[in-house]
Amino acid sequence: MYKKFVQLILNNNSKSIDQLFTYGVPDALADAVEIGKRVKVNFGNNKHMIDALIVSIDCSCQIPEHKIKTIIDVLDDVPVVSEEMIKLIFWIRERYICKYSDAIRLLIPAAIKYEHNIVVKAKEINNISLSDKEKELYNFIKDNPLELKNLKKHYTYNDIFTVIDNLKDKDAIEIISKDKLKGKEAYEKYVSLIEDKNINEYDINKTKNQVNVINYLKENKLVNIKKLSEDLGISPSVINNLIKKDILKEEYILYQIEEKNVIKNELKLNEEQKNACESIISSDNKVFLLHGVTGSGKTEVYMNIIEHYINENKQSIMLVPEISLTAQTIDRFEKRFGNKIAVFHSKLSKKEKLIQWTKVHNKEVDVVIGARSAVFSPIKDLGAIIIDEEHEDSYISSTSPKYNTIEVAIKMAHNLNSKVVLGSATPSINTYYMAQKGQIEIIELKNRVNNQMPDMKIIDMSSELDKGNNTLISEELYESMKKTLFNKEQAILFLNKRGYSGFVTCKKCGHVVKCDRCDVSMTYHIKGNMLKCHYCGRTKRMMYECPKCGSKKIEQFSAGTQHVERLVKQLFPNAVTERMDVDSMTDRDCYENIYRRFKNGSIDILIGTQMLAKGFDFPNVTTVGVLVADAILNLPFYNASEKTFQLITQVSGRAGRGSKTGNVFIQTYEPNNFIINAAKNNNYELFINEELKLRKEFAFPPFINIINICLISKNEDLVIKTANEKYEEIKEAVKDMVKERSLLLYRPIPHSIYKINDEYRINLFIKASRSKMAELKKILRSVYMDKDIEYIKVSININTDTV
Ligand SMILES: Nc1ncnc2c1ncn2[C@@H]1O[C@H](COP(=O)(O)OP(=O)(O)OP(=O)(O)O)[C@@H](O)[C@H]1O
Ligand SMILES: [Zn+2]
Ligand SMILES: [Zn+2]
Repeated sequence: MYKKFVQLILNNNSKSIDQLFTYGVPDALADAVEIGKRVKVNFGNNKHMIDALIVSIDCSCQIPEHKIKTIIDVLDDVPVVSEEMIKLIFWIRERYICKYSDAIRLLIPAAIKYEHNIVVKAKEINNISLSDKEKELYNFIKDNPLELKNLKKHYTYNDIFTVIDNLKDKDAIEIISKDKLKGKEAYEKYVSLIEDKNINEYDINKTKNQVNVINYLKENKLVNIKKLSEDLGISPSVINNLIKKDILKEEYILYQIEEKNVIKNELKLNEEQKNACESIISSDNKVFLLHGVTGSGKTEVYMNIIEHYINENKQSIMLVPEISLTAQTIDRFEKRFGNKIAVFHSKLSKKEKLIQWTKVHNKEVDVVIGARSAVFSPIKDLGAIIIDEEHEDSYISSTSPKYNTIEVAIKMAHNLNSKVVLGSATPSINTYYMAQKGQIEIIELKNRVNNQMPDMKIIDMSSELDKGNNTLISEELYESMKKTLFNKEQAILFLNKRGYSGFVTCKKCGHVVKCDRCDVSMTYHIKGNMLKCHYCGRTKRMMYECPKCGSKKIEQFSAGTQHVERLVKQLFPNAVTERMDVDSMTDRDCYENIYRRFKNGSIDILIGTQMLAKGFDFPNVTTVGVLVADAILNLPFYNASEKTFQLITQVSGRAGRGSKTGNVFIQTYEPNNFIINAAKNNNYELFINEELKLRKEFAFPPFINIINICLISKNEDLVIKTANEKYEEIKEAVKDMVKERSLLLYRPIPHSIYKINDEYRINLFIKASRSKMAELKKILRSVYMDKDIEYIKVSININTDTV
């Protein structure tokens, strides 16, 4: 009879066990079980040890008791996942159509997973009769006390477990289970003298080294064992011997990161900043959009809010796009919060990640700074989650489960009764739409801290062409750069690399070929020499004459940063020019290096891609050039206008942040383009309302959901065949929704990069009205969980703002 039952999520990736399991709790463990702790259980053939997470505890159970297995051990002293975060696991599994184990992986770092080592040892046997097989195995074990997993390699009978069981029943062997709780790496061993002992009286023959250790510890009390052996030049065995003799005691202390010597500083907030902080803190609402123009001092607002919650003894999470997680952000936070911060980014080693995780879990820090995954930090008393540059795509996970950090943060705010602040100069359409509907409170910072916005100018590149300048740098931009360099100031040139090939444009009138049905630019495909729409799959023949002006100068657009770099070096041979793009930035250090050198003035001109637009604060930048604004505008995505507006505004926002006025030049073949003009005039509202109208008209988010099912496999024929089968299957399942026009299912089309890493990708797009999502998700889950296609990876991307 069990008095307690636990429901468990087993730590295993297999689709077939993606469900909750009920286990019985033996009385001996009844006090130890707690929601959020991990336990060890047998699974399957009873020999398979697996760890599992307790998600609920009950006093009764529907299942007949004899069918219930017992938990073997409780692995954690304290819960590793809080009850609230367990709720989040369930939510993520539903929301993003994934397995429990996928959701858990987000919350528990790999480094604190358990390892089970089961060692089988032979006992002395007298007069026990063993079968031949048993004898063979016994003799084998006797010579080789082995971990079970190795034993399996050496001893290949299928019934090895039965034989082991028999041997155990006959008391011929013992099974020792050694659990290795990974996670100890976050701690370092320290030693101190056991105080209540008079060491001099100790009756041992102390070696000279031992005496040295004792004297050292008399002076220094508690010392890191590594430091001790280094300082005294002795081997750790000397210390270990003293521990064994009960003269020293050991202690594990969380790995310390040295505190940097920082001068704490705090700026006096201006009126707007102060009001913003007060509104956010005092409001009853939970979710806020801090819409503040570039250079309006949003970071100070964030830090003040965090400070407020520190005073309430709460921790906060500060999220930034991965790429801006550089010295700049960390420096600023260190100056304010000293070493009470934890930092997470993708370049941390497993051990470093674990140290940071443990620090947060033990509540040793006040602030967690990190890229999107830091939203899952093990915080108990959450004050606020702040998401800076909330419009950035990097807040949507690129790997499965493809969670949207903003949605997760909002969910957490509701579960944990905390706040979410989404900050941006160019809020995403989804966020803004939610704000319009009253789900998010808007707080505005309308002015820059220095009270001057940069001077923005649109340059018509086709008239440059008429003037005989067919380079990528207009005369006016050139003149401005010259002046900037003369004044010992700095310039930034921006080029959108991603958009430099694919779309087809007329060099004379700027016309771009678009899909009639989707209003997105079509992409050139060499195969078949045709243009293709990435949404509906519609194709057109490649054209050689502009359908608008008849010019024959219609061609694939192309220009790269390297090309621009060469040009700039020709034009300004004496200036120090550097390039910052995905190709030149092979690692974080590279990026950091350029950042530092630009900051301290050793670089005059910086050329780069969107990397440059991420919240950089360089006060000495006075000229900014957006070389080909159209390139972004014509990306084959439905949100190309949004991205264009954001990028132009963000890049421009790098100019004139200090005491000097900034000059921004937006070069384009479409000088009258609405979006480019709205960006130039800093008119976010005008842009967004216009864009919302179009999204509604062409049925794009936030008005509907776009679901993308991507099927991935190394086997091309198989992935095509499966995609077609799934298409037919879904088509049948949604036929009523299609009939009532609340859903559109598109034929499978190849991913825009069809083959990555030898894997072929096929997309299935669905557009669905929001009211159908619940129903549709059931269908999607059955596609995802289909075991027949387990050999094909399926990733499902839901593009929505629904919370
Ligand atoms: N109250 C203040 N007094 C003086 N300087 C301030 C104040 N608030 C912010 N600043 C300074 O103004 C500059 C711009 O601030 P910050 O980088 O926070 O702007 P931002 O709103 O995040 O801009 P962006 O959206 O472009 O990243 C920084 O150098 C910051 O130190
Ligand atoms: Zn034309
Ligand atoms: Zn189309």
